[in-house]
Amino acid sequence: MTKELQGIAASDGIAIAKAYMLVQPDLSFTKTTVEDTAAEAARFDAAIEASNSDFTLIRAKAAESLGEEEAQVFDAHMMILADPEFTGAVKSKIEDDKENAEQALSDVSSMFIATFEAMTDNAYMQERAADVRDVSQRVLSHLLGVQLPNPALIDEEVIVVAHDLTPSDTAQLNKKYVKAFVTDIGGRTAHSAIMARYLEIPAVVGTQEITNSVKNGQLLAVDGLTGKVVVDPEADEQAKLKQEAADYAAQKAEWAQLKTAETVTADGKHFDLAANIGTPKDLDGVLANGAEAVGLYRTEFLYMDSAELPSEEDQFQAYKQVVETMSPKPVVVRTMDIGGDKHLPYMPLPEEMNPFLGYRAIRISLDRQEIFRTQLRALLRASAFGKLRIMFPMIATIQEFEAAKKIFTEEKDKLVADGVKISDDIQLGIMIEIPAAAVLADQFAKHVDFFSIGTNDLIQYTMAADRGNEHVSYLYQPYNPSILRLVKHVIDSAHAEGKWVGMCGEAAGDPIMVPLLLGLGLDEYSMSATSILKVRSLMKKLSTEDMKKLADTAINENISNDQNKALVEANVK
Ligand SMILES: C=C(OP(=O)(O)O)C(=O)O
Ligand SMILES: [Mg+2]
Repeated sequence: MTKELQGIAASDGIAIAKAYMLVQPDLSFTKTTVEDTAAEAARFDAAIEASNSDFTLIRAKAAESLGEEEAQVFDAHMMILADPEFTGAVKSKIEDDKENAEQALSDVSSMFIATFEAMTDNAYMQERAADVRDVSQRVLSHLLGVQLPNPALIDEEVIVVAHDLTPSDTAQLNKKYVKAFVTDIGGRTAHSAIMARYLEIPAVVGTQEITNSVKNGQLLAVDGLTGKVVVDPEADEQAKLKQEAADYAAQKAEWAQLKTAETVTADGKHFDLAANIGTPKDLDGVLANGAEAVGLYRTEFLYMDSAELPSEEDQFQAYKQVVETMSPKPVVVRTMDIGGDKHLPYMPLPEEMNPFLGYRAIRISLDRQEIFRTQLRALLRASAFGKLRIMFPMIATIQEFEAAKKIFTEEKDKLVADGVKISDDIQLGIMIEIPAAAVLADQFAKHVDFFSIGTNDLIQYTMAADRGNEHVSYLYQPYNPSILRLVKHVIDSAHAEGKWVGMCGEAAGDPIMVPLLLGLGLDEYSMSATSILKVRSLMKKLSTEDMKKLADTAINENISNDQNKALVEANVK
């Protein structure tokens, strides 16, 4: 039966395909005593065997679709399955304690995980804890006869349905087959939604109940432009959506003509439209959409895509590729922003009540300096190949910026002393995404070379509304005068010191926000590559003088997000 759900439109585009449920099955079991321990051990062996076949297949598929390097993650998994210390310990428990295989496996893997996690001075061993957890889940699923989802094995066109998708789940999706995704929870600026835009696949998040509304294999239609999802659409509904998809494709073709054009307003002012990227692989999209710079390279994805901390050399290669490909256009690389909703399996972080207010980004970098110094050295070496700018995420105080700058200068001086070629023109800036930094922008502006406003976080911290929580998404208000006033203060403060200001939060590519930002005097707009041509086309129609008046009304007369949205809609056609 047809059912319609309304979620939050998270990534443009329309898709119709079968649902693929990426839902963790129930792996609970009860502890029992077994008499025939030999038969129980044989049942365990069979589960090991079956898990091994799974990993062999997954590894081969991953090598094919994601590359050999990504596939190597699964070698560690297979080594654990083949390790007699691990399997032997489980069998001894079955034999000696007469425990069922499920219980014996769970006891042994908990012990291994605890041992590895305790080795805080050995990062390599700590990383193995996550592998053991993964492997034992898979073996357990075979013991219980339930199937784990295997997104890497998808080989037909599907729409992925999940309660939530972590950024690393999203990174595993193969764009060739995954035509869209839909989740129960999340907001437009959650990282899974941002990843969908990198991948250029339609997405709807925050539907609240999609996982309860659709079964594996049922037909789904997803409209990432409006947030509508239809389960089992009727023929006429399908035809309507196909027409909308065709209209959208035609609109995109029209925008594509602006690919090599400059971004100029109706009154002849030029602005830079830059792209946000997560990996060098995203450069294709950047070039295809005619970006004038990279305004945000989220380097944490390099750390998340790897089985261990990426080496200086690996990082250097990635940064060099981006800087060199874009040269002479500038590239703003942001140092690692791990924490919040972005985790590294090999770097266990403390459990936190409020991860978004916790140990995150520059706070980790200043604390674990060996990681930070490695990243800065890789960046410094890459600077010789183009126009590099570096920015630090989640800066709250001027002392944090000065501490980061001091470490940067120390690493720079060492490399220079070693005769390594580096650029002598690297701008150092900060993300403005914490209200404290926005309020103090006039003081910060004397210390930094530039600002880039991260509205995704700035809005959540200013409104105290989690960016990924659909229950408070009504408070996630980009056009609220409070946000616009902060943005204005940041821009005016930078300009007073002769510094430039960009914005790399999702608001920079939002057609309602762009006219207001133009009026406030923002210099650089950095967005998902897929939004660039749409915004370029919009800017051509706007006059900066008119937008100044609009922004003035938005900040000084209007009192709400909705009023400001209506103001732009009434004045910008
Ligand atoms: C660009 C931003 O950073 P991220 O989305 O990676 O937190 C932001 O907060 O606006
Ligand atoms: Mg942020």
